[in-house]
Amino acid sequence: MPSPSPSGPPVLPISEHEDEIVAAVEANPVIVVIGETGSGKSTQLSQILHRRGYTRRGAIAVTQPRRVAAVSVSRRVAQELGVSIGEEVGYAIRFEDRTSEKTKIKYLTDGVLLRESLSNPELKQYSVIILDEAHERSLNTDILLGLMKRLIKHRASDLKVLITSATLDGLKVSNFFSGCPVLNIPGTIFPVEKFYSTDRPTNYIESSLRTAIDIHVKEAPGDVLIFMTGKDDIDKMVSKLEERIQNLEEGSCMDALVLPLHGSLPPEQQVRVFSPAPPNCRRFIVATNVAETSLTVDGVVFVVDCGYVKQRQYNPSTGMYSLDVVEISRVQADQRAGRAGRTRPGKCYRLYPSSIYQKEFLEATVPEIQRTSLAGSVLYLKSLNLPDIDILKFDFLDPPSRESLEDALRQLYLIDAIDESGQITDVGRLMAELPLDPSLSRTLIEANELGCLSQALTVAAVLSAEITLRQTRSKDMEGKRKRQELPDGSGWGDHVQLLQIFESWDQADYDPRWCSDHDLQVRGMKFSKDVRNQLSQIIQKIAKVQQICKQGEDGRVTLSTEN
Ligand SMILES: Nc1ncnc2c1ncn2[C@@H]1O[C@H](COP(=O)(O)OP(=O)(O)OP(=O)(O)O)[C@@H](O)[C@H]1O
Repeated sequence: MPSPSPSGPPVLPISEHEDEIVAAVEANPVIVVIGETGSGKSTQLSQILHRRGYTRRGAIAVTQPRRVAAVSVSRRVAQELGVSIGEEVGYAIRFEDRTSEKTKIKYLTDGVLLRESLSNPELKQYSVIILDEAHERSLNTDILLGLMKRLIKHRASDLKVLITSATLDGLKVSNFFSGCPVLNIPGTIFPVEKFYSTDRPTNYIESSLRTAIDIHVKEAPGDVLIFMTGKDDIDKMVSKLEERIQNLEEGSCMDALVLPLHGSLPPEQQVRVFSPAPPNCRRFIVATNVAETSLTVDGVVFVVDCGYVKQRQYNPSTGMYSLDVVEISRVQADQRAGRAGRTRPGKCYRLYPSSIYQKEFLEATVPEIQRTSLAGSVLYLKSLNLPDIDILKFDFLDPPSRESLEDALRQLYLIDAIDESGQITDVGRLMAELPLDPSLSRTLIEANELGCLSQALTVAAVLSAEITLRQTRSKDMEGKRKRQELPDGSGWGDHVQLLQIFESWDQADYDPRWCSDHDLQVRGMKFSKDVRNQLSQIIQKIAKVQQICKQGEDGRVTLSTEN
């Protein structure tokens, strides 16, 4: 239980060990900090080091594997310090930078930090780098671990690296960093009671639905966080849950609000879940694993965990991805439970028997590096120009298979990013600067050659904004009818259809009403437009630097790769 504080919120376990943490940081270039979920790692470590003067020589970077976590944790820290976001505390995620010259504590996705190291390989702007949620073993965090190992050799005297997690194998990371200290911070904040099903349900959506309704009918006030595997499940769950709540006897329960939370919602819609619930209303937040780590949604008392996750798996021998629904690991189950019990005691309903949790779930999630295409990462490492880097021998915490590294090299060769000897080409360098998947970057370069860069930018923006143009849940039949009349790609497939729809919106002067009239999500469309503008600016910036930009009379940018 948290210790009482004279006034205000409880003192978190991390804060109670402030002196011990600072002493370890002072004496070592790298430390691993393991503390329970909710103990204060994400929000307090940066503040402690800021208070103790570590921001005099540079800022503190705290990486998060997920965008929504970078945004929400930075907002919380800004609030605790009484500053506005973008001042002393800020965040940077792909396509959005809310930092300024004044920023001392910067939350950023691990991908953004990798990108920053392209222009500043020594990351001199930072005096402390905290790799948070390292247990997620995202590809980018794994690469950062390898880079940090190199960096501390060059910056042993002026850089501190902290690797934090609730559930990471601390010893393994410590061994990777030549036996650096591991601080185990004891103490949880509020207890979370766990309930298991007697059997594995045949239909986990139906079973989650029943559990949610049971909570609503029988339990005291408190929001419910329901984990589903992906957007389709979430959409189904949201509409069924709304329907069943409506069918409950009037006056038998408090009001309810059902909110989706997944990666393809625009950021501003994702953070809606952090606004307080209306009075006398229970919120049901139906989420994918984006809500699994780092997030504190104030008000969440109950967690419903279906025990599954949708996972992308790359097969290097076919060059194809499959998206499979698989069982979560014990680490993931514990993270999910850890979303309750953060601001008061909580309950977690696990829709699987405890024997399955103990005996069938893997202990930890398979690192992303072992199940994804490595083309983007290999291109990134090549573009760093580190003299002694042999990609096949790069120091990874868990090395990927030789097959996937060779596959990445082959992919990069096919798109001219590297030459026969494995050296990065000029085109490859250009591609590495774009915050896109290598194949999309290559598409833009090729489109430029073919004189259709503007159109390709639109398609790249809609794809990388990860916005789907699927039907909304609106009941507006006229909108649905109008939507049927939108261009259908003229037989050229989804990408051309995306482009045609976007161009129709352009002709309507980007009027938001045009989107709602056509049953398209206004926020998603607007976000794609912002992303398009940003990509266009990045291209202009790169092109200017390389003096290869040609601006047409219509003001549209074209890029030439010829010097
Ligand atoms: N937005 C918020 N609203 C209310 N309380 C919050 C908020 N964010 C954090 N807290 C409080 O601060 C505590 C510490 O949160 P923090 O994210 O730092 O923990 P953590 O150790 O990083 O957890 P995890 O391992 O789950 O990421 C929470 O348990 C909660 O009590």
